[in-house]
Amino acid sequence: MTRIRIAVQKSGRLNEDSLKILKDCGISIDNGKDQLKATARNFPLEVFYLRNGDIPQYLRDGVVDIAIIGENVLVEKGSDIDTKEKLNFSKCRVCLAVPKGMKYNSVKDLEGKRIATSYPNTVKGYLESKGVSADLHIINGSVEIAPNIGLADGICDIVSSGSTLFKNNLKEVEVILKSEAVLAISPQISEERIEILEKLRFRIKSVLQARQNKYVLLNAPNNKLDEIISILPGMRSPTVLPLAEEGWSSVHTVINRDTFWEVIDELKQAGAEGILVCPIEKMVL
Ligand SMILES: Nc1ncnc2c1ncn2[C@@H]1O[C@H](COP(=O)(O)OP(=O)(O)OP(=O)(O)O)[C@@H](O)[C@H]1O
Ligand SMILES: O=P(O)(O)OC[C@H]1O[C@H](OP(=O)(O)OP(=O)(O)O)[C@H](O)[C@@H]1O
Ligand SMILES: [Mg+2]
Repeated sequence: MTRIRIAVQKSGRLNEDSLKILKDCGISIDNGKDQLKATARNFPLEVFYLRNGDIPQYLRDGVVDIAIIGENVLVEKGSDIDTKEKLNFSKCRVCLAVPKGMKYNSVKDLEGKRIATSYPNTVKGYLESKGVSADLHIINGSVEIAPNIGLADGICDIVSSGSTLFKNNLKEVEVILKSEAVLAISPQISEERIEILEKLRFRIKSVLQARQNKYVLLNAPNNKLDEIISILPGMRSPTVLPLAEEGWSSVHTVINRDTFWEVIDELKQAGAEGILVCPIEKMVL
């Protein structure tokens, strides 16, 4: 039986959310991650647990067909590799940062400076595009400490909350790129496995849609229904059902997480009562 082979980070920031999205797609994976490889019980899929930084090469060589990986790693090591879905987790940015006390007006101030990073290709490409030449020091971790120990004048690393920069007395000066976890595809994937990939993508899309929305039920007096319905976005138009109590209706709809609280406030003001909000498990459009 043909199975699609997916690479997932063995341990680290992407591991848990990657396995969660597969689980939410209804895929049960048998073995623990102590093994290098695990087989799904109810979907033609095999999981390979790998180091994040090695995944672009595995994709390129066709050892795995697809992978869940940070876009930043593809920019650094896999610009030849295609991506299909943005997965809406592990959001971060790759930034240049310098000591708080350093005078910095533009990227030109980095000319001739020493920059510590784990993302040399990304920094090199960025600085070249700005006509700046700097001296890159490649280190694999704890990059933010480099300026404090005299190893570099500035750094390029991942920033999310900014607290690591803050703790190391650094300031973010340029955002080189924004990143999130994506589904990456091997250039060598076979036709047969593309069919499996399309099934998986269909499920992933339904899960991501569902995560982005809430199912909302509310009660409304009939004379307020028009106003309430005009506030609701909904998939098509809301479902309106009569309540046992005369003159009242129950309204059911779907609201996007991004505008959720604003819409709820408007609904309350328009006379909605007994508002219930439920998570959605899958959403097929
Ligand atoms: N602070 C952060 N906030 C959000 N996402 C992050 C953060 N740090 C890293 N990431 C994302 O998670 C990915 C994995 O990061 P992690 O630190 O777990 O792995 P790594 O040490 O780069 O790789 P390896 O698996 O090779 O050890 C990064 O490539 C990036 O896309
Ligand atoms: O802006 P923040 O929210 O502070 O996050 C940024 C930090 O997170 C990552 O490190 P991680 O914790 O993954 O450690 P690592 O260097 O061992 O990979 C990254 O390399 C930064 O150091
Ligand atoms: Mg890290």
